[in-house]
Amino acid sequence: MVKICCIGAGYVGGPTMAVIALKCPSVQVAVVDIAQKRIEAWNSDKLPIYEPGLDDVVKQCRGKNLFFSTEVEKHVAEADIVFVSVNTPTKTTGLGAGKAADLTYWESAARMIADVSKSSKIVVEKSTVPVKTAEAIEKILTHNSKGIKFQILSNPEFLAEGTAIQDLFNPDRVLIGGRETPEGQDAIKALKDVYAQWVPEDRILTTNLWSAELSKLAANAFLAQRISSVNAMSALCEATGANVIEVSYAVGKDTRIGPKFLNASVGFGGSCFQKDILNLVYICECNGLPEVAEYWKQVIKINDYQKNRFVNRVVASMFNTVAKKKIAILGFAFKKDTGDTRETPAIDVCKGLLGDKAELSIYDPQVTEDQIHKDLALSKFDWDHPLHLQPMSASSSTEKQVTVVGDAYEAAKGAHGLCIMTEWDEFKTLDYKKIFDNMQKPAFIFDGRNVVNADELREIGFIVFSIGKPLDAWLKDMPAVA
Ligand SMILES: NC(=O)c1ccc[n+]([C@@H]2O[C@H](COP(=O)([O-])OP(=O)(O)OC[C@H]3O[C@@H](n4cnc5c(N)ncnc54)[C@H](O)[C@@H]3O)[C@@H](O)[C@H]2O)c1
Ligand SMILES: O=c1ccn([C@@H]2O[C@H](COP(=O)(O)OP(=O)(O)O[C@H]3O[C@H](CO)[C@@H](O)[C@H](O)[C@H]3O)[C@@H](O)[C@H]2O)c(=O)[nH]1
Repeated sequence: MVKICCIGAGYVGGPTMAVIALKCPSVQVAVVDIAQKRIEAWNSDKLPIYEPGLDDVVKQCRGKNLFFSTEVEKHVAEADIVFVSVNTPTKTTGLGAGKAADLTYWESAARMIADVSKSSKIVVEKSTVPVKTAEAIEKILTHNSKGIKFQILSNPEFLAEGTAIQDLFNPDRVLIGGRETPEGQDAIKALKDVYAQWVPEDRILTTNLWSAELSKLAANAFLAQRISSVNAMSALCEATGANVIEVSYAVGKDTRIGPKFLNASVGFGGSCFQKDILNLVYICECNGLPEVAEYWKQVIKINDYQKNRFVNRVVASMFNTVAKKKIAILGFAFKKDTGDTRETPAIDVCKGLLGDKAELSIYDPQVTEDQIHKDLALSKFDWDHPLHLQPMSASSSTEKQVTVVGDAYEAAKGAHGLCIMTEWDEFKTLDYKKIFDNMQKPAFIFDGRNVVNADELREIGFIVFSIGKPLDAWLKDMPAVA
């Protein structure tokens, strides 16, 4: 029986391994982590992450061929294939701070693998890493290996949160990069055999190591670039009276461009896009390619601009101050169908409004009160560390300005304005008349996800701002940007 161990029981390790276990009953899968609480949650009825379909998959295999454990070394020692899916945060200090990937967790995992291994292993990079990381990992493993053979593969993960199970069941492609030696090719084949249990052969791509590592960063850069492109257009739409929904539909109809990933928004969030592009920018700079670095940096700059622009719209519309005004925040997760808040644009928007002394009442169907307070207190990039190693710096003044409530109506009660930060389906069907009746007047809605019908809301009496759509008369001639 092939034994797989995955180091890191997070958003990637958990769902990916659960699907491998489901699709490959003859493979034994152990997912290990240093975060005890996370492992306890994986072994409980309330999994540590919310992902549609995940509960079902886990229930089918847990205790049969899928195990979650804190016995990291034991399971690594027993495994034939070791996936490494640990955090790869952006460095906050030292060389490359603010851009380069921090490989501390990866390096410690590699050293531990070398330490405890008594048999040959395939080590698979599942985390997103800078190009050439495999070379560094290979050196760590071979210099510490006591004669044991390791083959390194790059097998980046392309799942998106909220659709992870669907993406894993039916991936556009599985990418496996390895050494172009006979041993490297054997390792590629061994991993390919695992995926081939359910992924059609023509969707399993094999490449050299560096192509696989770089393809992951490139794919995220291309995806994020589409969003920044449509968001840049949204600002121009607001300035000219064009409607970004119509523009992106017309643009996406071109089969060379395609319709996906062209939704204008308050900005992209999530644990990957910003981090991976910063990492790409750093790699370009290190390789003497400043123009290429500058090109990709713009994707982040437009994303920051879009979030600032949104805050400025809110403040400018409400007589240039939100001090002591209650603002309802609907949605805090970085997208719908996940409870994940990593790099959610809601954090930047809330921080911007808090900076202008607003009082926030926040509702999200999947994000806990604790998480929201923690997110608003954490410094940039500090979220991407194992839970017990995250710095805690809760600011009491922020806590006083923020309440977290159990539904949208409560959030909006007595509020001057309402900001939609996540496209949860339930926000499309709220009783906005009831919300209007309970708000201060004039009552404002700022739709950062284009989920509400602005015309209907205007009929109720709201002043409405929707990203990239023709402006309400109230908002014309007001400054849109800093
Ligand atoms: N979240 C996504 O949608 C996604 C998609 C594709 C790729 N990725 C990449 O995958 C990697 C993991 O992302 P994630 O979202 O799963 O992160 P995560 O924070 O949810 O999970 C990482 C886990 O690794 C554990 N860990 C860290 N060091 C460890 C060690 N030495 N031994 C054992 N466990 C250790 C942490 O405790 C944590 O539970 C990152 O490189 C990320 O960029 C993420
Ligand atoms: O048209 C769009 C599409 C997305 N978004 C936003 O972009 C962010 C990222 O969304 P999405 O890509 O769907 O979610 P992630 O889970 O971050 O997945 C991305 O990042 C993962 C981690 O690397 C990759 O594996 C996935 O392929 C890649 O889609 C979210 O805030 C979305 O709201 C938009 O604003 N407009």
